[in-house]
Amino acid sequence: MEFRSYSMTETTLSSKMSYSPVVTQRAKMKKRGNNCNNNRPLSDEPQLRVAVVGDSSVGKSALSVRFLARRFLPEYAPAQELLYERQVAVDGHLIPLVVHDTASQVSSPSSIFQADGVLVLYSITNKRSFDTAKSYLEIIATEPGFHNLPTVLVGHKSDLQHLRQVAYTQAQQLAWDVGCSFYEVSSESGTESVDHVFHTLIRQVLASRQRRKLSSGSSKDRRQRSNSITSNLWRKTRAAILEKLRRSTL
Ligand SMILES: Nc1nc2c(ncn2[C@@H]2O[C@H](COP(=O)(O)OP(=O)(O)OP(=O)(O)O)[C@@H](O)[C@H]2O)c(=O)[nH]1
Repeated sequence: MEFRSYSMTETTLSSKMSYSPVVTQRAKMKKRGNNCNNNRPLSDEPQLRVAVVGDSSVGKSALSVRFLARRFLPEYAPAQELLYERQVAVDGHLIPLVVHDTASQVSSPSSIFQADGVLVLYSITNKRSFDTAKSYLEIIATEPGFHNLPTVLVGHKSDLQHLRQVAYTQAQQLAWDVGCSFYEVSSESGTESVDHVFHTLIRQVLASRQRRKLSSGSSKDRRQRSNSITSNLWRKTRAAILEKLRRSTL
């Protein structure tokens, strides 16, 4: 997995990064290892890790890059897992954020275990990707290891209304059923709606941390808590996730 640290200004970032072809450019980025703890913390606020998950080609990379670099990725190049790091300002607070752009093969459910919050993406133009998103949400809602994990369902590519296969109300109902937020956005159309999605999730994570602090007096983050899950539960959950996702993509 590649790791990128973006503690630079957006202008510098945008001008330094060209995304075509994506994989070639990604390979040129400086490798920093896959352990976030190797890097200097960017502020006093604990690092906040967001996993972006979903079916192949739903726009996980496009959404991440739109948010972090204010650019749109027009081309499709299946990618390996990537970690991006940068500080973002939300409600006047600087948050050290790590965005985990996961691989489409759903090879790493551990990405969710390591996350403080999850963006579950589907494309409004692809019914199958909605079914996969549904599987993710069901797992997050039912598996004990993910209890109360802040999650946002994202119907992506909302600019492609003429190709729509998933009704807005259908996704809204799903989000209601599992108790998460839901937005339809387009990375192609601009930054505003994408910013809103990330900011909503970040706010939910911060609120959840606050609640945990109040209820337990502990400031341990989700990653630390996930480490306390017994290995048996971990193996069972991981197997269940892989099986459900495998079934949903057959
Ligand atoms: N019209 C439109 N196209 C989009 C949007 N977001 C992404 N795309 C396109 O969809 C294709 C796939 O986007 P990616 O970001 O590579 O998708 P991904 O989910 O990271 O794909 P994998 O790496 O296979 O997991 C690319 O051609 C993007 O340009 C969007 O909001 N609108």
